[in-house]
Amino acid sequence: MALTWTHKDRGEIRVHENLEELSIDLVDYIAEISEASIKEHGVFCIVLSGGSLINLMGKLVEPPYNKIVDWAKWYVFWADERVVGKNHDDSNYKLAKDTLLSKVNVFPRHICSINDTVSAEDAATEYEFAIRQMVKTRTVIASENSDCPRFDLILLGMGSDGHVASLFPNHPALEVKDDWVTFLTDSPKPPPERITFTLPVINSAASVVVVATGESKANAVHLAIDDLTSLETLLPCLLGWSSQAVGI
Ligand SMILES: O=C1O[C@H](COP(=O)(O)O)[C@@H](O)[C@H](O)[C@H]1O
Repeated sequence: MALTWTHKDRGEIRVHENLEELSIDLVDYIAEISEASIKEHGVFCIVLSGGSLINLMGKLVEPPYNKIVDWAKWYVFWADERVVGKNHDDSNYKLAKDTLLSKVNVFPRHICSINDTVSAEDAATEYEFAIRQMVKTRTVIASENSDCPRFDLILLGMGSDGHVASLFPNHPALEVKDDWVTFLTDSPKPPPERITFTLPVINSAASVVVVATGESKANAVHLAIDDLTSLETLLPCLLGWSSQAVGI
């Protein structure tokens, strides 16, 4: 049974006994938001990350979820991507494809991944352009509160340094406010070249879930929950969030 409470700044916090329980809660939550979004506006725009998060979503491709989720209405995006070939083991796209997307009926044309044949800068520009087109055609809803898309659900992992997407502590990418997608060529965690959603985009989503597991992340989680003031400017996982759900 998860320990659940509402934090005054961070939204809902859920602490689970073990990975199995977390994983069931996570996929239940995804299935619930998927159904609600499709009811509300016909599609479900979900944003994935890479890393350990994807394996925790594995139950989605098993019964009952694989049968009850309306995969044809899913549009899939990434909060960040490593600028490597789509067949490279470091690719967040490959991880999601191998673990999830190749096992369910999401239309390939509904999968919005980066161009892996260009520079990080061009990949960021092209990815943002593609999303802007989808906002124009209203596949992705525009936020009413910012000049950003309002994704139905953004799923974020968190590194032990507190990074989310490819927004790392003290990195200039954290300051980018006018672009939806930015790029890095000096990521502190390899590989160095990446693209990432900026904070305004993450903060404009209808729901954001941060999933953190394992001892190496305990300190960053503790700081995120208990020590808001001293590290507010340092930990990307703290920045700007107000009303979204945070699942840990
Ligand atoms: O490099 C990345 O790391 C984070 C965290 O990964 P994890 O394996 O420690 O869970 C991930 O969320 C991000 O998408 C990825 O590019």
